[in-house]
Amino acid sequence: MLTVDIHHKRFAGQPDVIRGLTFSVREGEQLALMGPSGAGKSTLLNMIVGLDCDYTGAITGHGQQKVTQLFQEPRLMPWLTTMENVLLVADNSPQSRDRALQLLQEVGLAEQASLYPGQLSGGMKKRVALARAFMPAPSLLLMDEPFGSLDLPTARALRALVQRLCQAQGTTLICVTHDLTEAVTLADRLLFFSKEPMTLVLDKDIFSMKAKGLGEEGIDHCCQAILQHHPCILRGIA
Ligand SMILES: Nc1ncnc2c1ncn2[C@@H]1O[C@H](COP(=O)(O)OP(=O)(O)OP(=O)(O)O)[C@@H](O)[C@H]1O
Repeated sequence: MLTVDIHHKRFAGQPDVIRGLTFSVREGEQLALMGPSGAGKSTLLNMIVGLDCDYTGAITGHGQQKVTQLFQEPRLMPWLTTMENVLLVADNSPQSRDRALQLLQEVGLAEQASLYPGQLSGGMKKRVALARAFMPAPSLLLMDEPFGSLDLPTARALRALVQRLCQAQGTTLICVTHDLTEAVTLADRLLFFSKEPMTLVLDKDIFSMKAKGLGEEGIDHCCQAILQHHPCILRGIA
């Protein structure tokens, strides 16, 4: 269980960015974080991953976890091949190479293993970054608007892939997104924040809605129902 209990977070000379923010995430749960631009969602991810420790309060339960992060930009090393980029976070043992190849197969890039990032499309680079994020078999994966810049079919395919890999590996997912469809597709639970300072305004469990098995139409239906009951989401992300 990961528990976030932030009393205050502020940058030097600024008012509080985050105040009185408390929530927990169960192991293997998939969480989407939503809220207005500039609210503090990326700041919160930095705090969860331990890059930013300058706050009052505590974030507990992530100490023993294997945490990886997937950013908006794929952040590949241009001088390394696809395979070498995936192996960046592992040793070069035969077992690691087997696992990297298996993950490249999962993301549909086994045949591109020896190509360099400059030879790949934007969607392919994201898939390499995804394979690399799953390489250490993370118990916690943090994603910050990972598919925002992609066309709809590519984004849809990558979301399905993330879901499949998280479920297969029991990975807990915390994903920042502005896209309600993405949130509903990926997550069991939506947290919606206000800004200045960032506080939690809605904690919506959609697991039971999704347990019935949602197709694309079902996802749209679910989004409409959420917006109808919680118009604050629409106001916040519009
Ligand atoms: N290193 C920093 N120094 C000073 N202020 C910062 C720093 N990083 C972020 N901020 C400020 O903190 C606030 C929250 O920023 P953050 O990037 O966390 O928001 P966000 O919710 O992720 O926004 P978006 O959805 O647009 O990506 C903003 O007002 C931003 O200007």
